[in-house]
Amino acid sequence: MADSTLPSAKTDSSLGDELTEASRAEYSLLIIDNDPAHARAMTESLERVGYRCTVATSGPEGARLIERETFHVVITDMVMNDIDGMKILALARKRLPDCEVLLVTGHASVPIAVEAMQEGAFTFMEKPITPQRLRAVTEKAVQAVRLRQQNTELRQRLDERFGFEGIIYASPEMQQVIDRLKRIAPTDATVLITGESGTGKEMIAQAIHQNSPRRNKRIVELNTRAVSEHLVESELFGHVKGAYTDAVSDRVGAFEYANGGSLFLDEVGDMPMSTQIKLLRVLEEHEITRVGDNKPIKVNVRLISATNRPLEEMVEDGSFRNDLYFRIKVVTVTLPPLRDRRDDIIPLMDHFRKSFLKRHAKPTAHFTPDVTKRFFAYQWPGNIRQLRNFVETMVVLDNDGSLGEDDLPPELSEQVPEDAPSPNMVSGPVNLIGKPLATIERWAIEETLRLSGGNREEAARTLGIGPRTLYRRLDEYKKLEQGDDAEGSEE
Ligand SMILES: Nc1ncnc2c1ncn2[C@@H]1O[C@H](COP(=O)(O)OP(=O)(O)OP(=O)(O)O)[C@@H](O)[C@H]1O
Repeated sequence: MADSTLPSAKTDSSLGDELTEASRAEYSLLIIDNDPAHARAMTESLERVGYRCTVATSGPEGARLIERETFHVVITDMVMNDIDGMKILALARKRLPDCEVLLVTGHASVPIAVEAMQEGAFTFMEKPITPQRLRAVTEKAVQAVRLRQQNTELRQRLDERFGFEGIIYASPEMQQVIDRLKRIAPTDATVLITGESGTGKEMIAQAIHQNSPRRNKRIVELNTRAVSEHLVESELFGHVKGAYTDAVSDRVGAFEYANGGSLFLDEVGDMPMSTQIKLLRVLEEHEITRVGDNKPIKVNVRLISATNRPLEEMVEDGSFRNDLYFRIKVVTVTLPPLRDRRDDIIPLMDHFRKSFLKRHAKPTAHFTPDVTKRFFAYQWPGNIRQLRNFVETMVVLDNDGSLGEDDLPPELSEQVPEDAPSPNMVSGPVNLIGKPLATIERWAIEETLRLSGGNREEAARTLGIGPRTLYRRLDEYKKLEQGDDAEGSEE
């Protein structure tokens, strides 16, 4: 049977309970058939169980309606003059990304219908169609739409919860980043996020989007490095059928798909030169042209880019366009490597420990103090991603409820302790636990001074002490250091 070929994911009985008549009225259906009697019969059959239906008796009329209105399910005849079912499918996929398309076919067009399913049609129904079958298949399509809507809502709720809250940090360096993000996110400014691999650039891009007025629209991600050079343009701007040998149909690119929302362009430094000029033009003119086409399409997209490459140097050596560089870095966010914000290490360890214990259904386990020390002292070349992976490995391997040295990955267990920064070099309150109050005070004063860019008045104000007290302390530290040097030279 034709509709027994429903794709398995979509026939899953978990798609939902039977819809009530009232809930069916929330869904809007478009029926396109150039046989008016057949269109009417299908409409009546569906309206009788509560759906809201609109009828088009030709392909062009159907196409016009898709351009203008929103439908949850489109039921279209396959063979029509001018605009056939395949074209309707392509248009619906482009204009109504949350809609399902059902194709009605005669026996002869079954092979094309199978192809249509590969292009994203929900299923096809072979004529003659009984009202029962029509309703059953439509119901499945509506349930798929409903499930997707529920998932989106759920994700949105989670995203709201995990806007900036999902970003774990305790360091003053990250506090500064977050303060900056809170000012940047609600605007429409183009943002460039820089930082080594694994520092959280993608996470920050998501947080910017989720805290922006565009949060109810998509954020579309495109990793320039992951796409082969000759496909970057098609991925960004889309293409029309025939643009390449493989371009068997029109395709929407990331810019169009992100319309109204944000586009996260990861590894922007890897973009081929020829695409850079095109991207620049899109950012200047706010319109794209699909590859193989010459019709400009208006787009309204906020661009968030990220790179771990030194763009400034690339501009100097000519491998990245200067004008594009200035366009994409209207606002920059620099994520420091983890080794430069060690105060984040312990909160991150704790966060990932809890999350992986839960994910792997393991009983509670804690890090031993030795392990914490090793984590704290490690250089983290792979940054937070590496820390996350190490914690996961340890949680998985642990069999005694204690995340100890026996669970450490080789990079950490083989770490020569001398390699580790000495506690005095490690900035951070954790390392000060158990130290005399005078040492803690010195750390606080020096750290505040560093954060205020050496401005003593500001540092004193932040610390809530008089400037003279601050000068006195700094003098004392200087004398202490000179004393240390003198002792050293006497030896
Ligand atoms: N502050 C943070 N709090 C919690 N998780 C974080 C934080 N920063 C990064 N992560 C997690 O670390 C991992 C790596 O982060 P992400 O993919 O955002 O890094 P990236 O800088 O985009 O890496 P790349 O340059 O390799 O693409 C992800 O699993 C992310 O969720």
